[in-house]
Amino acid sequence: MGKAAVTITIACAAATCAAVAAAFFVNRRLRQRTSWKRAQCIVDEFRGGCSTPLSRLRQIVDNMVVEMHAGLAIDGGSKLKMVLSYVDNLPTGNEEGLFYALDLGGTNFRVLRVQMGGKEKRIMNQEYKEVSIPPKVMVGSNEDLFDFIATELASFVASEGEGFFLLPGQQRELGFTFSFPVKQTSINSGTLMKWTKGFAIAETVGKDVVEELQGAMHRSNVDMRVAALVNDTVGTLAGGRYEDDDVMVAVILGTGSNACYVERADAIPKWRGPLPASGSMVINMEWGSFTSAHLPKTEVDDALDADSVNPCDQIFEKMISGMYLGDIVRRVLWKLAAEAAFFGGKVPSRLEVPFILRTPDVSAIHADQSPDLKEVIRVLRVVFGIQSSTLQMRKVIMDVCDIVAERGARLAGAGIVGILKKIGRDGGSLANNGGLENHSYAATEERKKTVVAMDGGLYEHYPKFREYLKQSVVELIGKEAAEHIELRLSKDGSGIGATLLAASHSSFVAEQE
Ligand SMILES: Nc1ncnc2c1ncn2[C@@H]1O[C@H](COP(=O)(O)OP(=O)(O)O)[C@@H](O)[C@H]1O
Ligand SMILES: O=P(O)(O)OC[C@H]1O[C@@H](O)[C@H](O)[C@@H](O)[C@@H]1O
Repeated sequence: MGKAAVTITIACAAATCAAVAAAFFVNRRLRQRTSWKRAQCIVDEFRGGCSTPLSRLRQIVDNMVVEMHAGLAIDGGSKLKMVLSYVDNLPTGNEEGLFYALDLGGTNFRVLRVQMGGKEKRIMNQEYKEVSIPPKVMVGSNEDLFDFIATELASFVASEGEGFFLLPGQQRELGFTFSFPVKQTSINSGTLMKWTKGFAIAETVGKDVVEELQGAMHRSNVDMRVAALVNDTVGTLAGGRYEDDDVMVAVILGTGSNACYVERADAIPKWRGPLPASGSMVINMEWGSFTSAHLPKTEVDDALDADSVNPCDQIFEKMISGMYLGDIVRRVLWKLAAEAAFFGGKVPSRLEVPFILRTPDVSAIHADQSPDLKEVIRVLRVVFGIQSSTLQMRKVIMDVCDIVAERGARLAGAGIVGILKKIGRDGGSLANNGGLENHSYAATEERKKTVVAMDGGLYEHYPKFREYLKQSVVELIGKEAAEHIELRLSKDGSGIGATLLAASHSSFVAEQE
């Protein structure tokens, strides 16, 4: 081939390469530009699906009240279990002596002891130890779970030191806080209805968890009587009431979520026993299983539910509690990566790992005020191994965290207002939301203060979540009524509460001086 021809060939080849390269980059830019459009569409669609306008929250409040009535009418009358706690006497402050508690939650397990000195001295001394629950214990055998608990208790009792003493004639007794749905059969017995959160030990379902614990304590040579079996919400209520008689409701927003409240005994049709002297009974709602057609549930929630250990169950809990908020955010990021090439053409593999993104990471991102969103950079790198991102991408990620947290918080707020409405403490007779309850305020009655004892690591450690929750309560009941409602952090109230309920249901009666 002549020199000229070779030159022309090379030039054509170069031109072709340039054209192909240009086409590639144009196409990539197009893909990226198309990706941004697709990404925005995914986020907008998710935001719309999660929206909680006041009108929708009001419908959820009314649904919650209806379900509460249905659950109190008959067992199985509602998805809300409305469990009778058999706690008809809350701590008085006169409790005396040394009492222990075990607090089994969804993530942590605590053992504690409290020395109580009666009305004058109240809580004289307390000590606790917290251990994380190994994931394998959550899905292992029934015996291994209770032996794990009893072994920890045995070593804790062995470390009992100065400042803790039994009163003459007193035997060591224990309050057992069990943060799962239990059909209570007495103050210190009850059978596990089902597991929730990350627990899945089939052989425990239907068993009396106090019997299981006493058996394990025997195997670990722990000589102690279980005086009270309580849900952690009930423990939190008792702990709160010990400090303040205005405490009427307790809400946990931790790994899971739940609520309990003080109900009038004559407003519990399914209660067949003698009316308690106190005239009231604490009801453990097990509100995590609440459902309503008005819940803003999205396909992301459906996918999370389908992949969970308890599909089609605990739908409300899966939209609001700490175990799940992080994974909801992950799933949206995964969708962005897969459908909008958000992190480039390849989907980062760790985006597909369930629960790899935890709610503490979400709240850290959400709290980030730095101009270049450093927390997002950190979480992308540490959690997902994603080394590069643009500020625009990080703002989208922050937006997704905000959408998920705001929805969860506002739904929890609606749940709380539902309880307040049920017990006539939402200012209903004076607010503009009609629908008076059977014990709403008479217009002239001095409006009582109502304290809602709040606990759980999500509520305690996520300020923006708390803000959204409190704001939704004000929107729902109005500023004036909200002045009479206090959401008070009652940190680790369930443990103290369990010791107090053990004391108030103790077989030991202090010898009169
Ligand atoms: N910094 C944080 N920000 C947001 N959520 C948090 C934070 N720390 C803990 N959490 C949430 O709180 C949950 C633990 O709640 P906690 O009440 O301490 O234990 P448990 O659920 O076992 O009773 C964790 O699973 C997590 O979802
Ligand atoms: O304290 P945790 O582990 O977050 O538990 C909160 C709630 O979690 C729910 O899953 C349980 O059914 C409730 O009984 C419990 O109160």
